[in-house]
Amino acid sequence: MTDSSAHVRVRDIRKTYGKFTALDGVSFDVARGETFALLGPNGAGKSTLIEILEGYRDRTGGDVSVLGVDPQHGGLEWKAKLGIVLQSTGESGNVTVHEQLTHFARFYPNPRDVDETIAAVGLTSKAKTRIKALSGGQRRRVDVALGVIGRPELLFLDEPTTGFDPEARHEFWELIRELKREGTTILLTTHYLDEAAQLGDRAGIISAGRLIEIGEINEIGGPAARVPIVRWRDSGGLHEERTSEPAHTVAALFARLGKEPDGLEVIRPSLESVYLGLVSAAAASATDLAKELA
Ligand SMILES: Nc1ncnc2c1ncn2[C@@H]1O[C@H](COP(=O)(O)OP(=O)(O)OP(=O)(O)O)[C@@H](O)[C@H]1O
Repeated sequence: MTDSSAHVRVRDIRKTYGKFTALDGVSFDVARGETFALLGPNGAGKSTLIEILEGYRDRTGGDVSVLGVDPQHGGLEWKAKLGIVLQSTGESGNVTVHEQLTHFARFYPNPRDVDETIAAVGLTSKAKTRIKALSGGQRRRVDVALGVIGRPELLFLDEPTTGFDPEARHEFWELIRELKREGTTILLTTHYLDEAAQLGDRAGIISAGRLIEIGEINEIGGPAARVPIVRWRDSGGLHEERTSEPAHTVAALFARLGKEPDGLEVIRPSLESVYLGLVSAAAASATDLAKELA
């Protein structure tokens, strides 16, 4: 995509720490209003990339534009349009949840209502509790509330639901869907592939500092990685057939057996299984290359 109105535009970005290359020529765009999931194994370079986009880290090379501004030169007005939920939090304050959000809301020209924001992250019953007395997952919800209180045009979420219980994760997804409906552009990193599949329009996969795949969530990896499996059981044991026409396979089984096969399932590969295939293929080809060069 080469959309000139893209909210995030990254071209051939490089970042080295001494001799170590953390980002090795990554390029992609995130369109206005899009939710883009950045995926990749531990140490792949996701946080480095996000922190460069947020203006917290300088890049070694390449071009970056975030809301039309180079993050290395972003001023206060630019920062007020960003919402940031960092991977690790320092929030352990002596103030209450309500006080903290009221304090931060004052920094923004058009903040969200504090009580509504507290409700949206499921903390109404803890609004008057000091942050240091909250559980880890509840503190994470405060981080998310602080990230969205300023009604950001672009929201960065770096592993936002780590430590959330399943119910809180589902509530959080609803909040993000609401922000999407309001037109917020979202850049999300997560190790929960179901979260990426639930929320993302597109995903990019980073491995060892390179973008190895990018595409629509439902298409990433290409058709070959997404062929469904029909699984059933009979007296001979468990059977599986990979087929792009699962309905035909099921109909043929039904005709042959005269009844629905036992344990019948049609399994469509999840984003997680497609992701694992792509990441292990990238790691294998990097190992082959290293052997050739040795
Ligand atoms: N300040 C630093 N100095 C040296 N190396 C660093 C520094 N920050 C990050 N790195 C290295 O750069 C690589 C990418 O790190 P980064 O935190 O961006 O990965 P990540 O994809 O966010 O990983 P995770 O999923 O574990 O959060 C890692 O190998 C890391 O050790």
